[in-house]
Amino acid sequence: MWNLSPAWDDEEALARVFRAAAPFPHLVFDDFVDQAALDDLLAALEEEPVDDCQGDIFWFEGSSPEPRTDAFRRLRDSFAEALAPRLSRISGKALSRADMRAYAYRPGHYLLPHNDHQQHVGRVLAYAYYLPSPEPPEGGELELFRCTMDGRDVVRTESAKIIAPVPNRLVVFEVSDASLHQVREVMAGLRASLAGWFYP
Ligand SMILES: O=C(O)CCC(=O)C(=O)O
Ligand SMILES: [Fe+2]
Repeated sequence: MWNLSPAWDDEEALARVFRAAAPFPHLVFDDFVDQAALDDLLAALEEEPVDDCQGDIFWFEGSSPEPRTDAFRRLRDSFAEALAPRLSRISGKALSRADMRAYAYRPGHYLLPHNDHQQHVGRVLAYAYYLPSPEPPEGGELELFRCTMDGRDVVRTESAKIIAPVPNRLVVFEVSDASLHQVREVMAGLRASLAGWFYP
């Protein structure tokens, strides 16, 4: 189902791009899956429920951390199976599994700056995959920040890169104390995505 394009063939080149990317290691893949795969993928999402999720730094609709439908569980597992070995070679980090939640960001929804890093949770790489939307979003960009660190503490931040949630785009980045990022507020339309992390 994850019929990866020839862009994935040169893993050494991807590893160089990943390591050199600023403000922290990341990759952006456009046209991640072909149309047939996209249809299957959207079908697998149809029955997976999303709930309103609000917290100190976020407001969005998300599916539960563990898939509730077999179709979504299969989607997550096939994604992990296809991507973990490649991303492991590209990033130089051991990866074996991934989790996955489906998200809908509607007007007023956001996810404020955070780094995804949680002690003892083992998130190694983060990913977000943007889905086609019946109403393409205004806003909702993924913004990456450059952090000046003092040991593990962030002492200064500046905006360094904006990645638009273009349909069929996959973004992968390394999780660390310095991987500060946010989803800017959606002003109109719907930002639909799948996102999660790869683990050792
Ligand atoms: O959807 C995205 O672009 C990133 C999502 C994210 O940062 C997260 O869920 O932690
Ligand atoms: Fe995040």
